[in-house]
Amino acid sequence: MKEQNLKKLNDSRAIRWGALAIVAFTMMAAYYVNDVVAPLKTMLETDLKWDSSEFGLFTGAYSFLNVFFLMLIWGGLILDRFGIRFTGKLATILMVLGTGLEYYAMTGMADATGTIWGYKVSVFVASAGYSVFGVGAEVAGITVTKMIAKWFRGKEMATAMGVQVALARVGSQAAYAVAIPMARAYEITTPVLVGLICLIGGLIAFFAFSVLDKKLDRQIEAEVDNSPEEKFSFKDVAKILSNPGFWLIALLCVLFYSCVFPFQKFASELMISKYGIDESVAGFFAGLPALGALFLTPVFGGMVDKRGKAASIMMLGAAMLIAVHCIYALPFITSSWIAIVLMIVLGIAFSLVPSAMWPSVAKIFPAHQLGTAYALIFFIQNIGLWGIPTLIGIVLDKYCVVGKANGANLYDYTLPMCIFTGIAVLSLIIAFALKVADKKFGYKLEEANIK
Ligand SMILES: C[C@H](N)C(=O)N[C@@H](CCCCN)C(=O)O
Repeated sequence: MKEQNLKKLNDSRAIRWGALAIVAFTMMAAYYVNDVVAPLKTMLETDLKWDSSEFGLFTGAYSFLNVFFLMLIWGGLILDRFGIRFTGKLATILMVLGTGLEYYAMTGMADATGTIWGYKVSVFVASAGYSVFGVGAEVAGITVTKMIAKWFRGKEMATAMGVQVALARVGSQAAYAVAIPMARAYEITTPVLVGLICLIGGLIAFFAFSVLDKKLDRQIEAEVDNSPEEKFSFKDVAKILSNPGFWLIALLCVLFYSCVFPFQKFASELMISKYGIDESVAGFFAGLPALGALFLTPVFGGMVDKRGKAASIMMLGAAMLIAVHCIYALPFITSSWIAIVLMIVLGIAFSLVPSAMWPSVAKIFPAHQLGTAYALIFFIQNIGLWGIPTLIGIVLDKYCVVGKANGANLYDYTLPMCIFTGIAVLSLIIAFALKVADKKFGYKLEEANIK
């Protein structure tokens, strides 16, 4: 009784938001590293002789270990067994080691002549590093979600989640904006080196957060991570998998994110080759969705909180995605202005769907199943994040080469954009099915969170 009356660390607004700022910095560095190689696609082709299939292999490698070695599932188990501090540090160390390996492969092994399983040594080892990084980044993602639930329960939890995602977008946009200019000014791998340094800063930041978190645990005495809430359990897995809402959200998540993250990885080259946008700013425009989402995700999140309509908003976002990808697919539209406007529209869709989707998960599942549900949804999402870039890379090499300039292939992006359009159509169908299921099963997705 006495302990409950004591002011805890997270009762102070400044301290809990300060704690969030610390871990958000780690995630910002993670999103920077995740995106920083993408704008360099054409330079990788000219300088390091990576073809599109190899670029696709590298991009998809982010999710390889998560999908084929079930790393997100093990990560969820470790998180529940050993807690936020241990898992967060482990995840951040994996990100640092993975990025270190990626950097070493792109610098020290760039001239190596051998192959591993048919891939250049440098591509294979860089992909292995990026894969290790991907495990760390995804496990860090679920760890930070759980951290927010712990520090902000009964307080500004939804806002905190929105702010963390928005700050992560700063990392993405920075990566898209600086990669090409930095690589031109220094070395092609300098942007990766900067990411590695930021991640080491993120690791130090997470150690600093751990001091605060330990203090909070001492104050609340009962170890939050050992409470039955938000534990990963195989019994819950069965319950979650039998819920139709899970499959609809997971499918929408994998389809929607497959049209955004993998598309962005190829978008810099699309901007340059089809729309004639200058190389030095192409990355900035490819990163516009992240920049838009930075401002709009908290705004739309607030709207969903106050007015509801989450299922309708997800449908709207998916419909906008179809329009964007379909217009990018049209071979006769080559105006750079249209390309930029489409990126802005994509940014709006990229804000609408996540701000409605992630809080919907919390409506469909009870609190004690949330951690498990997020880990499973991330797992299914990673299948798309692995498969789609791999597929697009192969399609580009096989069917889309239309010439050569300055040692790099020129590609016609019509077919890849048709593939993205098809996936976006499927995402709209699933979003519609979710709205129907919402009425049938009473998930209350269309209702406001704040009444
Ligand atoms: C890539 C990662 N698995 C992901 O989906 N990230 C989301 C944010 C998820 C937040 C969940 N509380 C994103 O939109 O970046």
